[in-house]
Amino acid sequence: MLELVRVAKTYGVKVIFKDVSCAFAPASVTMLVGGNGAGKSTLMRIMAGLSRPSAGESRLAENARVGYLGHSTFLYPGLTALENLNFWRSACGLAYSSQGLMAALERVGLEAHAHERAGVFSRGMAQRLNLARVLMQAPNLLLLDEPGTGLDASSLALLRREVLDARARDACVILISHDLAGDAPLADRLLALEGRKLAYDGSPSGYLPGTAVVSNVTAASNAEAETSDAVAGSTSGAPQGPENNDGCIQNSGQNGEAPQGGPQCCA
Ligand SMILES: Nc1ncnc2c1ncn2[C@@H]1O[C@H](COP(=O)(O)OP(=O)(O)OP(=O)(O)O)[C@@H](O)[C@H]1O
Repeated sequence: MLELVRVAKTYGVKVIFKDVSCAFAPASVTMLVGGNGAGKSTLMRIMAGLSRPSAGESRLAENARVGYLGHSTFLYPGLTALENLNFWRSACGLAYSSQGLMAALERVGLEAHAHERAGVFSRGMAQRLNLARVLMQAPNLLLLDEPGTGLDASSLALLRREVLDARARDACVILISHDLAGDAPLADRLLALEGRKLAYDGSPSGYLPGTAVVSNVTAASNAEAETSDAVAGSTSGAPQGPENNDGCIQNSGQNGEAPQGGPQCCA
């Protein structure tokens, strides 16, 4: 579904990470962890085609429908919950009836708030609506950047159910989270970004936070990452979507190519 080949990201002379290589299969849940500033969101934006790698390639399967839930909700505060979903339905060319949109709200427990303006929603409610927006696009590559932010216990349970349901529908789910105890049990695999490299790629149960236990990652690639202070600024592959943008891409092509015309469904 998605393959990263020696992906690096630098800002000026600052190396965020380098030499990140891994492949993601359908019907899987991968948890991506690392300390604040380790580069998790940056890497996920590259996966979503919203940021260019400084080196290496991010290759999406031809049939990939990317659903990306980032830090911005991209909800319109002046529109109701239902109107927000209707806007994204229209923007993404989705065939939902008004009953279908209500069902999308019910899915995240917001049906009673369908006609309230998103601008008055609490953070957790806004995050639920954001989740509904992403899920209604039926992505088969679901990229979730700290989706539990602001969610109460029942919303977290709902979110985790959706993650497992997505895997059961053969979707590939990649989840950034700091909640190792709560989210690792969902995952088949855990990746840790530490020390500007992919320090761990293996089973969640084998991961010891902060110790950079190396599993599938080769010692050679780690050693190389450690000794480098800078990465050549060349970009591999065609230009991708805009930096610092969130969204959903229906189909982003192969071999790191840009989605046609940028993200087709921005959110
Ligand atoms: N546009 C940018 N220009 C310069 N530096 C940036 C830019 N975007 C991100 N960074 C830097 O890249 C590093 C990684 O940021 P990123 O948001 O990916 O980290 P993170 O692992 O997701 O952190 P957190 O757990 O705090 O969310 C940080 O040091 C950040 O300051």
